[in-house]
Amino acid sequence: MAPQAIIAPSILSADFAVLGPECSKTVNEHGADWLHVDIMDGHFVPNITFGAPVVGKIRSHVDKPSTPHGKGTFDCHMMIAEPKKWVRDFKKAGCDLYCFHYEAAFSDASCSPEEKSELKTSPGELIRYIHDEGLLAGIALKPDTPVDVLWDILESPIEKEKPDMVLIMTVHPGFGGQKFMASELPKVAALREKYPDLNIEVDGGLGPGTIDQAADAGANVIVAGSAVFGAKDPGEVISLLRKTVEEKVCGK
Ligand SMILES: O=C(CO)[C@H](O)[C@H](O)COP(=O)(O)O
Repeated sequence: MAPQAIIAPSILSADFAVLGPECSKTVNEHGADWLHVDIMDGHFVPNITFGAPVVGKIRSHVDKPSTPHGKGTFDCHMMIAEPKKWVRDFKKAGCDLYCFHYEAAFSDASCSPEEKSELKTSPGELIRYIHDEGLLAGIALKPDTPVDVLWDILESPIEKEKPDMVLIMTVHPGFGGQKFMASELPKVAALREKYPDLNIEVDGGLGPGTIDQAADAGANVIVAGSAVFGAKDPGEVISLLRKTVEEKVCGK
């Protein structure tokens, strides 16, 4: 089955003073499919956003998805050093898809020795843990990480250790409003060639000026922050992004 076009505005560019209503409007009025929720800890990336309590509050403004990938899915992009540690808290808060960074799956920099042995994990084990908690699992790659690290993970003989989505960063993570890195698109194309059905998300610098390149490479889950929240008509931008992906990736 061809992948679906999924437009996931990044709420990093929303007005944080009225985050709940902004999220609800983005899904219910402007037609977004998912909401992309950027969690930054000041360690893994040089910026801090917010944690599970805030996600719990904004979740209550948006209807829960009726299917695993349905409208209103909270796609939490965990730009944090210890991804395993926070799975349960984010589940309780209403996260639907927990997307951790490959580069952080082995990281335990700020743990005590006891915590280190408990939290240290491999990407496959972490994906299984996320699935066992009842969440969808995503794995993200920073621009400097080669796509080759994913082949063994995607070919795992253990179904529960395979991700539901791969996120290819098209900026260095940490801030919204950066310039799109077209140099990352060969990773998307390589993934799409091998996996016609995989959810492949791109994040960073996406908007009307860059969507053609991303869709030509095969991305079907599009994160856009400033292009959506900075637009006069966010609904129009979301529709344009979706139409481009439908035409170029979904064969509609
Ligand atoms: O993960 C992110 C930054 O680390 C953001 O989701 C991303 O950059 C979106 O912002 P914009 O569309 O403005 O580039």
